[in-house]
Formats: sequence, structure tokens, C-alpha cells
Amino acid sequence: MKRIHVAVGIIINRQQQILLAKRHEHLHQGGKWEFPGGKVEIGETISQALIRELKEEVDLDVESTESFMDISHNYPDKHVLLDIHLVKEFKGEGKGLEGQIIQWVNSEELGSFDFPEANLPILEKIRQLDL
Ligand SMILES: Nc1nc2c([nH]c(=O)n2[C@H]2C[C@H](O)[C@@H](COP(=O)(O)OP(=O)(O)OP(=O)(O)O)O2)c(=O)[nH]1
Ligand SMILES: [Mg+2]
Repeated sequence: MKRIHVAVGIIINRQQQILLAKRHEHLHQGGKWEFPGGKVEIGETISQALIRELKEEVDLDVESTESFMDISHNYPDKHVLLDIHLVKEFKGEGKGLEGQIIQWVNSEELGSFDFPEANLPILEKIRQLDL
């Protein structure tokens, strides 16, 4: 199965809250909460893809990104490579431009959201950040 390459942003605001978005029901892993992001297009770097996706999906202007971790995960119906970056410098408040629900949450609250299975190591590593 082809592996899709996804640029994912852990977006952290000045209140140390993290931005989550709820995936639309009809999408792969629909109904689950995600860190905003999307597929890297041909000819794009990861950071270009992340900047583009975060503008398109949540209306943020990203000023810098820091690499955080990569996760390769096989769902029964899709193989993904998540290229995850921290985003702490950006302009904008965040807005669900694709009609998705978005929410800024404290790191202690992350455990109460239902994420795709591939995200478990991300949640573990966020817990180790000093937020
Ligand atoms: N953005 C994001 N995707 C995730 C996370 N966890 C996870 O397994 N995924 C998977 C779900 C999807 O299979 C894939 C993201 O692809 P997508 O369909 O949202 O891609 P996209 O935003 O470029 O949308 P499109 O090309 O379908 O319009 O990565 C996550 O935390 N954030
Ligand atoms: Mg997406």
C-alpha cells in the first residue's frame, strides 16, 4: 500500500494551549480529533506543506516550525507517515475554514479527546513537554 506523507502541526499559543480540530465524519479516521495538517504535495518541503495546510484549514500564518517527531503507522485501509512539527510562532486566532470544529485545549485535557491510533506516541511526547 502506498504511504501518504502528512505534515502535522502541534500548534501552541501563548497560554500554552494546543489547537485541535475534529475530522469530518466522511474522512479517513472521521469523527476523531486531530492536530491540523494534511498531505505533502509533490515539490513541497514539509514546512511549506505545513504552512499551506495551516492557512487553508485553520487560517493561521505560520512564522516558524520545529521538528518534533515522525510516526509511520499502518491503518488497515491506509499507511501514513506523520511528519509532526511544533508551531509556536504564528499570527491569527484559529478558525475552522473547512467547517470543522476547532478547540484550544490545555495539555492536561488532551487525554479526554478521541484521537486516531497513530497519535498515541504524540500524546505521550507532548506530556513530556513542559506545558
Ligand atoms: N492532520 C492530521 N492527520 C492525521 C493525524 N493523525 C492521523 O492518523 N492522521 C491521518 C488521517 C489521514 O489519513 C491523514 C491526513 O490526511 P487528510 O485527508 O486530512 O489530508 P488533507 O488535509 O491533505 O486533505 P485532502 O488532501 O484529503 O483534502 O493522516 C493528525 O493528528 N492530524
Ligand atoms: Mg487535513
